[in-house]
Amino acid sequence: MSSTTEADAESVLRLVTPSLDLKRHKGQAGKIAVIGGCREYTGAPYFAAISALKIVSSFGADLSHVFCTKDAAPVIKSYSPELIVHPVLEESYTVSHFSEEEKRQVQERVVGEVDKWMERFDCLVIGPGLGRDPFLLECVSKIMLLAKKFSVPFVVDGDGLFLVTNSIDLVNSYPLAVLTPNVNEYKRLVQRVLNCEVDEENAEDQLRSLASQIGGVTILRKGKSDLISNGEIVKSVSIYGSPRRCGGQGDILSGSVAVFLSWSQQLISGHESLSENPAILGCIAASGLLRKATSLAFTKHKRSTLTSDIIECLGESLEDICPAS
Ligand SMILES: NC(=O)C1=CN([C@@H]2O[C@H](COP(=O)(O)OP(=O)(O)OC[C@H]3O[C@@H](n4cnc5c(N)ncnc54)[C@H](OP(=O)(O)O)[C@@H]3O)[C@@H](O)[C@H]2O)[C@@H](O)CC1
Ligand SMILES: Nc1ncnc2c1ncn2[C@@H]1O[C@H](COP(=O)(O)OP(=O)(O)OP(=O)(O)O)[C@@H](O)[C@H]1O
Ligand SMILES: [Mg+2]
Repeated sequence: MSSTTEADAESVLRLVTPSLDLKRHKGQAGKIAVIGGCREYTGAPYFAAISALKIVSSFGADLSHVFCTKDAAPVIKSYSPELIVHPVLEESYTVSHFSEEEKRQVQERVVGEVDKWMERFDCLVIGPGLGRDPFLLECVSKIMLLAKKFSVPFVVDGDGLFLVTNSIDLVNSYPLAVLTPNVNEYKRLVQRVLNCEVDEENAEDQLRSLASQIGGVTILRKGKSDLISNGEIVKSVSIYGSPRRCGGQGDILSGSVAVFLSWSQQLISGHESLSENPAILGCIAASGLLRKATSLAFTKHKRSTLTSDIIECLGESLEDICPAS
């Protein structure tokens, strides 16, 4: 039987958000990297990375990186000089005239570029605006293996979910993986892993089975209520957001989950008495904050609310819940 409980997202936000500390230095409140951005999509990785940066920088210390293709990099840099952008990913068209051996060397170089930084990251966001190019996705599979080797948590979203749905072993039984599917991405995951269709009548039980079947990864199923499960418990976040859906809201969420997951991990590793699951706490906090910010942005901008307006409201919404002083 289903036993979902509505999470107290504001209490979780207050629990996991670190207090402002003037002694912190740059990068100490979190170093996040987004793997995404290709010829078609530059908005999604920007939204994820800048959201992460806005949240961590509200605590005085910050770093947010983007690893994308060469075409996407100047565009993303031009949106914000604050992001650290690495133009390292390659798509099939750039290697189409290469031999198999040369292609292997390109992949090795791409993975090597990420490897140099991997140990410094608190969390990755894999997938916003990644596209579905097979050569690029093969490199990203190797980046996921590398993250697992260093026990770096990762949030898989957008086209990262397309990759993972077709190669579930990439995340299977990795407790530091969080999947954030939207309605289409969830449908594909259920079909592939559970071999059936989405069952709205038993949504919580089905989500729990899905997470359990993937070895206890955490899944945040986005929708009217966000449902979160690690295969054992199911939590929901239903705070009112807004009636407006704009492309990019999910990207804000994936960047935010990365920050709150790393903060939750830090908190729990310093307090043996806390038995909560950091991935679940990270999802609850991120979902709660996004919904608050969406509601505030809608109050200000009504029907013309855009993703960038919601991002502008992240700081104020967090401040309302966890005042800096
Ligand atoms: N401003 C930006 O830069 C933003 C960019 N964004 C980025 O867009 C990417 C896709 O994300 P999304 O949310 O549109 O995907 P989703 O709901 O699964 O699919 C919707 C429909 O489209 C189709 N389809 C998708 N890709 C396809 C492909 N390559 N080739 C063919 N079909 C494809 C898909 O078909 P199906 O998978 O069902 O076959 C379904 O019918 C992802 O990287 C995301 O991060 C967003 O974050 C928003 C802001
Ligand atoms: N019907 C809904 N009612 C209220 N909130 C919703 C609804 N659907 C989605 N949301 C919220 O909007 C946020 C983004 O979810 P959405 O399903 O739009 O993601 P997405 O399709 O991946 O977005 P993106 O355009 O960034 O790829 C989530 O926090 C989710 O809770
Ligand atoms: Mg999305």
